[in-house]
Amino acid sequence: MDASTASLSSVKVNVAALATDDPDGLDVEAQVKGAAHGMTVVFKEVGYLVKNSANKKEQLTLLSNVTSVLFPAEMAALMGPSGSGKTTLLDILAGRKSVGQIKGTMLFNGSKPTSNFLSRHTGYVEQFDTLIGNMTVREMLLYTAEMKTIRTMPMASKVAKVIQVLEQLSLTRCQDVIIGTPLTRGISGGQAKRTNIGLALVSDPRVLFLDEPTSGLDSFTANEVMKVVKGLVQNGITICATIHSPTPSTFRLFDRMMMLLRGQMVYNGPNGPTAVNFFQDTNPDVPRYGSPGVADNMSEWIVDLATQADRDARGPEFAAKYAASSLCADTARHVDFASTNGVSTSQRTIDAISTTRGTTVGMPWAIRTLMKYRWRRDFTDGAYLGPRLADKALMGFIIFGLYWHAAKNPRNDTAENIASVLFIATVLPGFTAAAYMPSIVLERPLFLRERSDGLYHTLTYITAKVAEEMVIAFLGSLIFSNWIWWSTEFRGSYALFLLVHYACTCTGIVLAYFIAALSPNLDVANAALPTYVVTLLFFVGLLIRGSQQPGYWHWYSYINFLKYSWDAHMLNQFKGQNVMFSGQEVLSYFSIHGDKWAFFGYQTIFFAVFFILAWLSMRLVRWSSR
Ligand SMILES: Nc1ncnc2c1ncn2[C@@H]1O[C@H](COP(=O)(O)OP(=O)(O)OP(=O)(O)O)[C@@H](O)[C@H]1O
Repeated sequence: MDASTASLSSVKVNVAALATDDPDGLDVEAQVKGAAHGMTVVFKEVGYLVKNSANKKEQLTLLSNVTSVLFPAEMAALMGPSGSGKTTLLDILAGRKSVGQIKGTMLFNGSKPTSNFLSRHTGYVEQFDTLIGNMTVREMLLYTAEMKTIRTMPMASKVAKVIQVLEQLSLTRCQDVIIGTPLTRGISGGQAKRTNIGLALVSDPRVLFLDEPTSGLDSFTANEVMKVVKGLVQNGITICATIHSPTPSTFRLFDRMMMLLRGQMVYNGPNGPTAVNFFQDTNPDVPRYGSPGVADNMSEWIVDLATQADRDARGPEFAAKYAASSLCADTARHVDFASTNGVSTSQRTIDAISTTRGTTVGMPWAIRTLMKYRWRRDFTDGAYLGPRLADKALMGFIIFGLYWHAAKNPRNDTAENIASVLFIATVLPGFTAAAYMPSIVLERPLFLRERSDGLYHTLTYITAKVAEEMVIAFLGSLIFSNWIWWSTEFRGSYALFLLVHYACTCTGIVLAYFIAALSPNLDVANAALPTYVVTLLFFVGLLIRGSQQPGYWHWYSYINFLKYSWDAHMLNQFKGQNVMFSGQEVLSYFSIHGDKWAFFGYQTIFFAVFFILAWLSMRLVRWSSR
């Protein structure tokens, strides 16, 4: 039996196996192992239209009438020249398209997939690695395993799964090496690629999509990696991988091949000789396989043929020939069968399809896992701590030198200095909030990938991140408040001083997150935050007193969180001290009235409002137009 016949028969076996699945829920898993874990994925007449990013008035058709079926226990190759629409199709099947118009039908075991189902039960290895630079390979896999496997699974089983994946992907040697960033050397590009694949493997998906899993790998490693992936079909998993130029041995691992040319299907059928014969029979003009001067292995010959056909703009011609072929008719029959009869109706599948949760673990467990893996690394990372603490130390040092004992005996001639240092203490958290924005903007690809992978919801992510920042901010506030409180010898309540400064810093954090979430990139965020904070400075009450501000600007003071902070500090300092300034009692001069603790309370409202705005922005504003 040659490779093509073997592949064809494997398709038939799968179809037959699917047909035996008992509609009444009888457990036939032992007989149809493949169908029990994997799923039949049907896509029928799929089209995709999108606005041309270079000219928004133009509508591009990137896919048209793409029809096929992926079977459990089978690894299908999605091939085609660069730009033929492979990633686009994979994105559509995995529910990752956020723009454009999708046409046609997609069915997973006969049902339309929800985004919750796709997040939880399918794996997607993206073309570009999105890993956490300051984690080791092992930590990255364990972190994902804890997020993507059920919470009640014993930790020992999760660790065992990670060890197995590390071994399978030959990552054991570098398991304790930091992943690294473009600026900090860590694991190699090939190891990063394999780690990325490992993330999908530890979650045990029922359908696995891989986009160019071998790009950037040497041919030996590429083959090893694809052998590992192929090994998963023994568990019945359904696999589809885009692959650009496979080596002959990698090519042989695939059970079936789909070929796209300019967004149209030009071949769907067995891998190997059947494909070569099909292209030669339907296109007598192409160089014959095996003739002198042409590629001497099938994969290269097919890739060369497709690339040349693409260059000669023969996509529609090839698509028409395929549409008229018996292979296309076979595909149509398989698609019809798999859409109706040949689907698993086991309870497990019904539960998976109808899941109402997009994540495997709940919010508390996800936050705990984020804390466990990410906090530990961040809290020992100088690059993380530096920008968050250094500014407080520097400002504390300058205030220490400039305002030594300034508030010891508040007098008429020192009142201005005290008001000024309180003003600096107030506005500092507004400006230093810039330090919190890079982690949101630069981490966006990771966040989007992990959210699409069903690791967490946006609220979980932002809650864990804000909580992490708040821990460091408390440390910073404690250092800063202590330093300047005792060196200037402020009056009033130390607790209030600390709490107001801390609340103001925390509001700065969520404000920074909000602006970062609204900004397409770091440049915009870095320009927007200080601009906004400067507008607030005018309305704190020091640069221009409230009583002297034009009436039509008063509203802005009410929504200025820095004003409440300064007012609370001023009340804490001067209430009952009877210090005069320019002939008036200081607080009256600056029109500050009310209860200092109430102003602290208003601060916390601003924190809540900016937190909600940041959460909604991260949830709703789509900066990735894929
Ligand atoms: N919004 C868009 N505007 C214009 N062209 C787009 C847009 N989105 C995708 N394309 C184009 O659609 C085509 C298909 O892209 P896709 O990434 O699916 O190709 P591919 O086959 O995966 O290529 P590669 O092998 O190089 O990754 C490409 O030519 C791409 O430039």
